[in-house]
Amino acid sequence: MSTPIPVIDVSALASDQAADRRAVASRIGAACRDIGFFAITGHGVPLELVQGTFTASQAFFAQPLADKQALAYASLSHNRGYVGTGVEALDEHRGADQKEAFNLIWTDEATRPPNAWPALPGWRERVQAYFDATLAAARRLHRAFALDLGLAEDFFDDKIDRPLATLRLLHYPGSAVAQAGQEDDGIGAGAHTDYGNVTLLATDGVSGLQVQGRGRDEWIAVPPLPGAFVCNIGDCLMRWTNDVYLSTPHRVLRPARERYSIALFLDPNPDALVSALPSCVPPGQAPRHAPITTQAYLQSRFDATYGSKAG
Ligand SMILES: O=C(O)CCC(=O)C(=O)O
Ligand SMILES: [Fe+2]
Repeated sequence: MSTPIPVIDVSALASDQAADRRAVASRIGAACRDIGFFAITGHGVPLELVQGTFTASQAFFAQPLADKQALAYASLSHNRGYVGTGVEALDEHRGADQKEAFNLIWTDEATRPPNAWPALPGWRERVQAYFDATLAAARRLHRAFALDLGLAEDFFDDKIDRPLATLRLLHYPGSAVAQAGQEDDGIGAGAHTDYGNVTLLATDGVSGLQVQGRGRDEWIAVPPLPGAFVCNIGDCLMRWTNDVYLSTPHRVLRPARERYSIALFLDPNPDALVSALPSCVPPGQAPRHAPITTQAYLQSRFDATYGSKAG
């Protein structure tokens, strides 16, 4: 199946030749200005680590509900912990999402609390290694964004060094209705845009993710791309670029077979000021959005998604 989502080999971002880095950056930038989604290969995260993290995710969700609820999101702070099936509604108009999730955060364990870990042998080491590796890949993408936006290559470095980053393991139960070949009008994850700067998504080979370009009607299915991460721009970076980069609505349909995915959300440091980049504001025009800190912006988004139901 062909896909309008470009697949970009980003290995040259590690090159010591500036021209090579620039060439990749402009391919990434073109995707960010158009569909807001692209897939990356050559990202430096070993396939065994990705596969091992899917195995860890399956082991987590296979636990008895009481063990998962012991780490409940509602009992913790700072966007950590387990969210049960039917609790979130990413699209408030469509009802609850048929998925369960487990969140870990970036933490220095001083200014932010430690993560809550399940008591599964070797689990923490493996999943933390995946978090570290995907975060490094997401930071390298920010160097490409900076090059493409005409900024110093390290412009974002000190704005994402204490990030509000979240690693989210996701599990969508299989739908008996979809399995019987009928359309299941339930939703795995309601249509939404992501909140932060960039998301790196690994999927397990079961399709379900769909993307709707801004101003376009149709939903485009994102095929599973083994070994690649699906990347998308979030609302913070869209705002920062004065809407030059696009954060694009996407959703997950209820899959016939159960589906696992793993999302790394890189949202900037809480005190990073998201203020229109001068290179993105046409001469003589005012920026489209007022400056806001990442913390204030994200809080308003989480409040809307969870309402009073988190648990
Ligand atoms: O599971 C997926 O494929 C996408 C999940 C997603 O969009 C999200 O959690 O923000
Ligand atoms: Fe998303």
